[in-house]
Amino acid sequence: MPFQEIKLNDGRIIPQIGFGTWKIPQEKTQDNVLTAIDVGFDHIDTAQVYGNELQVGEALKETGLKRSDIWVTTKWSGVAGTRPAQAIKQSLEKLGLSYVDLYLIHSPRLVRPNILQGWEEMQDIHKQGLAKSIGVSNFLVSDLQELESAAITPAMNQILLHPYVYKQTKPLLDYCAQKDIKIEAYSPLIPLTTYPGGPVDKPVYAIAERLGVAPEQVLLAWIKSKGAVILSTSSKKDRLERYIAVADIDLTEEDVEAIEAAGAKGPGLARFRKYVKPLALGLAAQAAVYVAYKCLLA
Ligand SMILES: NC(=O)C1=CN([C@@H]2O[C@H](COP(=O)(O)OP(=O)(O)OC[C@H]3O[C@@H](n4cnc5c(N)ncnc54)[C@H](O)[C@@H]3O)[C@@H](O)[C@H]2O)C=CC1
Ligand SMILES: O=CCc1c[nH]c2ccccc12
Repeated sequence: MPFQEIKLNDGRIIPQIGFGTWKIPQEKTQDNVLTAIDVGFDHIDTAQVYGNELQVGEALKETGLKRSDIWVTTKWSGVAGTRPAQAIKQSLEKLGLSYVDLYLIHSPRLVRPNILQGWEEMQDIHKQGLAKSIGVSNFLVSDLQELESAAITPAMNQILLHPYVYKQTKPLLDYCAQKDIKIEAYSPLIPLTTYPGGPVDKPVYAIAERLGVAPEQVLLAWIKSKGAVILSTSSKKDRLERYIAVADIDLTEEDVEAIEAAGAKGPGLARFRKYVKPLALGLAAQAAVYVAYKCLLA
């Protein structure tokens, strides 16, 4: 099955595979984005904190693509204490755009404990037309529940998704499906990049051999089977071509089940999740404020 047209809850259609720009140095970003577009990507994912929006913008300008032919996502990451209203204007200026397709709160840490208040700032950005769609990233079910009374339901939750975290993430996936919040899967290749030799390798390599494809394509095809948007990256053109070719790779139900059974034997979320839990420093700071407050009262 080719990549699906994924329809968001606001009616807009997002391309199912996107080129991610995290950790790409500024001096390489323009070239890498141009290569990605050259091989067929029409969706670029960046963030305020990646520090390369200017170079993404330069690449977009160089392609001469019509604005409606490319999907651009960026994220409010709270850099230098900015709030969304200020951050989106800075991002648009750097990207050389009048709007982004999707604007995300990069982490729930940025808005806890007043999640709804933070989300209302995103709704204002949507109202002004600076972001056509708005969503969140790294949100847990408990974070999303805080938004159930919001005027706009997030269109997207961009999360860590690969076979080693699938089982524990399933309740979040089910909650999002029920609320029509679509999923973008980041770091889908972790079984190859960070945990090679783990239990998922066996089915992934066996399926890859049977289908005559590369193991990374099997992992991306597994994400595709979940109906999620795939976010991946590479500086190598041949790898990017393989990612795009996942459009033509379909796993059987048995393949999908074998990957998930192996994934459940792996290390799980505690090993891989980074951007969700409160910061240790944040908690320490909160404790210090509490102690100081009690001392003042004493
Ligand atoms: N919202 C968030 O908090 C986060 C968002 N992201 C977004 O998702 C994008 C993709 O995330 P990544 O972790 O970079 O994705 P990923 O898990 O797809 O890893 C990409 C890396 O895998 C390498 N690779 C490909 N095939 C391989 C193979 N056979 N063996 C070994 N290595 C192989 C590539 O060269 C590249 O360096 C990011 O660029 C960013 O845009 C990523 C992390 C967090
Ligand atoms: O998006 C990739 C990971 C990342 C890097 N810096 C931050 C800040 C807040 C959330 C996620 C991330």
